[in-house]
Amino acid sequence: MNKPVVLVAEELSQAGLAVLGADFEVRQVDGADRSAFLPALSDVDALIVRSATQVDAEAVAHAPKLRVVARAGVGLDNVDVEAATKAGIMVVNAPTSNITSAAEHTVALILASARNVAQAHTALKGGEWKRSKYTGVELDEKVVGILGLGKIGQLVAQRLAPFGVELIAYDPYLPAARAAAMGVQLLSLEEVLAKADFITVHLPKSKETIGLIGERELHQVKPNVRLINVARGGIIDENALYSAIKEGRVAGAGIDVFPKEPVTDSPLFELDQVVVTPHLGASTHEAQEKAGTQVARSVKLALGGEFVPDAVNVQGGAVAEEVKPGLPLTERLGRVFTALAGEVATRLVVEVRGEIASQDVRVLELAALKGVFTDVVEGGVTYVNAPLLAHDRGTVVELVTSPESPDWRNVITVRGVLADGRTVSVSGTLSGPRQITKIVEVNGFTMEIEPTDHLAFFTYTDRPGIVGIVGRLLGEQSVNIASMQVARGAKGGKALIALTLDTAAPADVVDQIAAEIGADSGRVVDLEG
Ligand SMILES: NC(=O)C1=CN([C@@H]2O[C@H](COP(=O)(O)OP(=O)(O)OC[C@H]3O[C@@H](n4cnc5c(N)ncnc54)[C@H](O)[C@@H]3O)[C@@H](O)[C@H]2O)C=CC1
Ligand SMILES: O=C(O)C(=O)COP(=O)(O)O
Repeated sequence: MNKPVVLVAEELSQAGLAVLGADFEVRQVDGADRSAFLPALSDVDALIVRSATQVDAEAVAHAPKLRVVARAGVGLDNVDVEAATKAGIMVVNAPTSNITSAAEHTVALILASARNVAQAHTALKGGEWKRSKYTGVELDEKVVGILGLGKIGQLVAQRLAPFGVELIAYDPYLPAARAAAMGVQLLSLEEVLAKADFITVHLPKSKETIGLIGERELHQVKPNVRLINVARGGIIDENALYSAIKEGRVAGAGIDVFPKEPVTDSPLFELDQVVVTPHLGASTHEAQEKAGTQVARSVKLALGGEFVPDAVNVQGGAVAEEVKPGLPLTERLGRVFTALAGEVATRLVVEVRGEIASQDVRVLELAALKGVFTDVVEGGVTYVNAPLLAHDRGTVVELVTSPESPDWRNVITVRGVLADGRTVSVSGTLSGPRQITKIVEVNGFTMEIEPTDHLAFFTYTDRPGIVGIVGRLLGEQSVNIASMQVARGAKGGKALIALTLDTAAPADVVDQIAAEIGADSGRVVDLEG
């Protein structure tokens, strides 16, 4: 069997490659070279990138087999998560891998800016011993304003506190009490601009944050402020920063990131007050090792069909060991449901009853949806795009859990209401130490059958002779019955025959059986593939 292909589009640590091991075919390409990158996507299962590869809608369209995009780092502004989600592709990042490195680099740029380290270094190596020209400022008793008090912003705050600074921050999404517990006062953006001697940016790049610090804001700052950006280029408007420094409104800046990268000719490079690094925030051995190994593990999980805790476009969190065996069962129940319903339900309820209901079972809702849509839509259905498909088709989905399960230790039911008001349901369980899967209910009839690839169900009015007719007609077509069960409410009432078959029953035989036994409904379920 061919090994899954992992395309590594940027430098990945040896440790990361080692985690991938021999189970994958690892290919390398330069993700920044579009003419090489796009064709290289044609048959890959996984893609690993850093910040230099644009994984946009065009890239997604070039990758028909792609199942996971892994970002060996934090920022996802170079990945079109929406386009990936629509295509059923999981997106993962390594959210804590490089935050310490980014925070340390921020401190390095703050100090470098305060003490003119880079400028003095260049001058001295150029043969100039100048001391008064490079007189700097202390951090002690200064006000540091942090824009975005998330993971990196908080690490920066912790690291700066011992310098004797006052810490203030702008982050409308963080409760003020959380900030206060870290010794940081949350303020409005205007207040931070007016008060801070150093402003450091730790925001994600988004529609709201692009240009957040522009011409207007740079007129509201305290004289001699220094600005640091180790987040993303474009959050501080470069041209506005250039003018502000030129006009003496801003004393200096430490910049690691640029609107377009790589770059070698920014206007900021002309200014002696600006210290720059080429996006080095995450470039430490430690961060790269963590980023590489974390995404490699996520890729392995994703390609193994397992749940991935770092997935950013899949609902729910980590999957408990007790819940994992329920995933293939629930997916299969979803497929059986669709075969029984013959259409997409308007309302779908996934019921999880019994011991596992005490766990976080949201992933079972995803598994049910994946199954429900597998035989309905062209192209792959995954945990990623299944909720989107339900939403697009107007199916309202609900997850119901209960610790009570009278007959089985655990029961999972997929129940749906169809457009004409009919209800269809199918329930399954995992039983015994070997976790054998069984279908235990269909449309209210109880049974115990294996959820094999070929099933057939007939609902009719209970009377003698029916089993014989079904057996004869299938036999005439050489369809072997593996098992058969009859379930009924009351004698002479509604009954259901459930069959497991060795091969698929042709549609005309099913119609013939339904006609001869006067069935209310006859349904075959073929789940091969
Ligand atoms: N230079 C480098 O090498 C690196 C840069 N980064 C950049 O740093 C960014 C931040 O990383 P983390 O701290 O891990 O992210 P995070 O998600 O933990 O923190 C971001 C914070 O920004 C806040 N925020 C989001 N939108 C906002 C808005 N419109 N206005 C105000 N606050 C807003 C959030 O509430 C959150 O607290 C990443 O998105 C990435 O772009 C990350 C790692 C390395
Ligand atoms: O993780 C991030 O967001 C970074 O900015 C680091 O980018 P990189 O992996 O060094 O290209």
